Amino acid sequence: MKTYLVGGAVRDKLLGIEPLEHDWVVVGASAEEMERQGFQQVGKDFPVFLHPQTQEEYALARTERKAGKGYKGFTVNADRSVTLEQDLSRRDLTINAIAEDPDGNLIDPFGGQRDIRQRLLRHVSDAFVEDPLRVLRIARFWARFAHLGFQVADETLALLAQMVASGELQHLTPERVWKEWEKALATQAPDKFLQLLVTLNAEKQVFPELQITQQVLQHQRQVSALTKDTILRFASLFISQPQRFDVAAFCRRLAVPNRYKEAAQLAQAQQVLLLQTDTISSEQYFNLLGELDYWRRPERLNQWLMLKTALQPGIPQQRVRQAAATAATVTAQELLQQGFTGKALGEALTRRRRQVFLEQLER
Ligand SMILES: Nc1ccn([C@@H]2O[C@H](COP(=O)(O)OP(=O)(O)OP(=O)(O)O)[C@@H](O)[C@H]2O)c(=O)n1
Ligand SMILES: [Mg+2]
Repeated sequence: MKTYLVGGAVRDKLLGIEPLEHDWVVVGASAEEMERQGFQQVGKDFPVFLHPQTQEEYALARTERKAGKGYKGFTVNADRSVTLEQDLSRRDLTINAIAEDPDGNLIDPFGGQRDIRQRLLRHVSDAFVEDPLRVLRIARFWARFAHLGFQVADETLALLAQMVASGELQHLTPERVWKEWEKALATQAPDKFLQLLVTLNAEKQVFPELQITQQVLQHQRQVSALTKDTILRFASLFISQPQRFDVAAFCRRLAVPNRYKEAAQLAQAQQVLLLQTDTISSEQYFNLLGELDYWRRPERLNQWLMLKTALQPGIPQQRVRQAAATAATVTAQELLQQGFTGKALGEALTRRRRQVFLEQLER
């Protein structure tokens, strides 16, 4: 039995990047042998194990063939005769198909090192087309490595277009689509992920409701330049969707988590003010606090200010935050003690807060 480091860790080391995780491939072993050594099987459909100490993933070398439609439609062979090269040949990109043995020797049958030097995302073999998720993966890798000069190889681009044309992307589960998208949002250039999908016409199959215009891509770039927060990066895509666009339905369909959905709804609901190029008045800022439900959900002001600053640097972020925080110190409690009740209490609270807010902001 022999163990090799594979995939992203080898690639990242060659790129001079600290690897995020280590994936290993094991040649010449059986599932029983792995379990006897204390490894725990995690994959139901794939022979993947967790190391008893490091918890890193160890996969038996395997071959895969597509047998039917969808994610489950694979037949996997992981018997001990499967070679390292066979395992590497079923992988997506040449730069992801390099193995490193325990002595540090690289096994690179598909020219992964050459493609790292040439900055090319190139598929390993024609079997690439068997997994439609790879269209999203390649878009994500481009978003991740474009700043290092990487491009998608022409022949790979042609293959991706063919995969899109087959209509297979419609069979991807929402969970898998969202997982790739969320990872793409954490890359250097999330706009590149969307841009490649649009170039390939793939977005029509994975999220047809979303309009990905030049303005949307611009907002994605501006917000991504300001923050690594994937929630705000996601939200930025909704600043210029049409008002009739149903954010909640969209997020439900794609199984997007609530914290993303709520930020996206905020962006859409606030599009007039976010896109306003005139200076925002103190009154407008105060009304904004009510619209954001700031008094109960103060973090939403930060989200708004980040989005706005990305689109229009130089707004008085700090002063608005300070003034809002001071206004929030006015409580219903003290007004109750002054004798306000019922409707009058609510009105007095708003009046007092408004007064304090405007004073603070205009000081
Ligand atoms: N649809 C897929 C998923 C994975 N792989 C292979 O499995 C490896 C590990 O997958 P994953 O951890 O998803 O990607 P990494 O390349 O390791 O990137 P990351 O740094 O994001 O983990 C990849 O390098 C690639 O060789 C593949 O060929 N096709
Ligand atoms: Mg990995």
